[in-house]
Amino acid sequence: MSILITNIKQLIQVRDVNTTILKGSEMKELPILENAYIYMEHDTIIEYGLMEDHYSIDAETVIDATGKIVLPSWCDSHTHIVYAGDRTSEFVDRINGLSYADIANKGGGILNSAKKLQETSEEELYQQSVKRLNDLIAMGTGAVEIKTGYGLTVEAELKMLRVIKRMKQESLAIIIPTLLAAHAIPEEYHSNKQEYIKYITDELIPKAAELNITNYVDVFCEEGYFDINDTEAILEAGNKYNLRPKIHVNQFNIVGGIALGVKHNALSVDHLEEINDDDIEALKGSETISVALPGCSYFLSIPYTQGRKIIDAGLPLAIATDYNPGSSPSGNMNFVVSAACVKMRLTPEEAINAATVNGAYAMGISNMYGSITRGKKANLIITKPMNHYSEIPYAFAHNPVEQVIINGQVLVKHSEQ
Ligand SMILES: N=CN[C@@H](CCC(=O)O)C(=O)O
Ligand SMILES: [Zn+2]
Repeated sequence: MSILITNIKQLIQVRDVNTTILKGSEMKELPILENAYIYMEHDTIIEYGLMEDHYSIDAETVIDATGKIVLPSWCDSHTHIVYAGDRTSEFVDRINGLSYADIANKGGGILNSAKKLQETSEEELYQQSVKRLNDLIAMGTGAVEIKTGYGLTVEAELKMLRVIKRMKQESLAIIIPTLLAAHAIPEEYHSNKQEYIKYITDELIPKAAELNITNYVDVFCEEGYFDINDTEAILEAGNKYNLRPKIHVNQFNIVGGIALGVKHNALSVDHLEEINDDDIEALKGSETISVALPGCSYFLSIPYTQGRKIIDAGLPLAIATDYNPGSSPSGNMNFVVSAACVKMRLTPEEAINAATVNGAYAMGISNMYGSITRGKKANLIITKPMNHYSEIPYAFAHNPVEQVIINGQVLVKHSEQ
């Protein structure tokens, strides 16, 4: 199978030298070719260049992209798309004045989702989750991290892992599973949290590792959930099975999760709606990337991560959807790119870098995904006609995606509007 796309108005994120992370001021640069072509064979990018240098290539499929932009598909490095049902009633509770914490304290929130998931069959959970996956692929996402964490029991967590494995086997999108081993404390352990930590470290993590589906472990390190000591015990247990941390930190409170993540060589520290200078210092010189989740800030009306401050400190930044039923029920990376510009003061170039190369880095796959580079995977978005890539974040809440190519296969063609 070979595909040639011709007459591309702007081919975005073209990097002849494979780039796996962009830090600080490097994020300002977004290399583009104007009036370009790209040629792919099977699942691989083979060649690209200017139309004026275009030589005759015999491809099975030729797509004329006159007036359109082509870019790498989005790399969404933080989602919870395997869940059962929804939490629309809590959404209305929040509109009526309850906070996220109020809802959690009365047994809602993550515990509500866990109850629903435990009661849902594996087949039904798969069907609900794969629909969300297909929706986000249609919006331009080609690589996605999916966390467990709504099980809260070994049985239900393993069910989630099996669902993620099936999605990974059956979808063309690349899926990176993460064991969110510690997401909330079940009611029956409220008076004995240590026993639950032991259950996680001694039973859940070993049994999950046995399935050999994931390379990452996550903890919700936050007041009222898992403190620094709990988090460290869980990361150490994960480390015994070579599970690298990708952790939820600094969503509502600063409790030292960033320094802890760096100490344990976390691939990413995610959320960071709250951040101080010590956190920034801790990140410097590390291999840990910060992941901002502007959809969560929007939906919960909490502060946006200070992406500007993180980038200006010379650090790398990724952005992701956090797609989940409680704090961000949207998997639209186009919106996330726009919110990063409007609310976090990233330039369009920085936001697109954060959602492609750096998103791929935050999943450990940036050697093969996230840029237009010879030899990398053929995962692309072809936009609707537009004059400049800045229209992607500018026309917020519009769908800029016309067609998606994943692993060398053309998946979606939206009718032109
Ligand atoms: N903060 C922890 N976990 C999710 C929300 C979970 C939920 O509310 O269901 C998040 O990343 O925002
Ligand atoms: Zn999350």
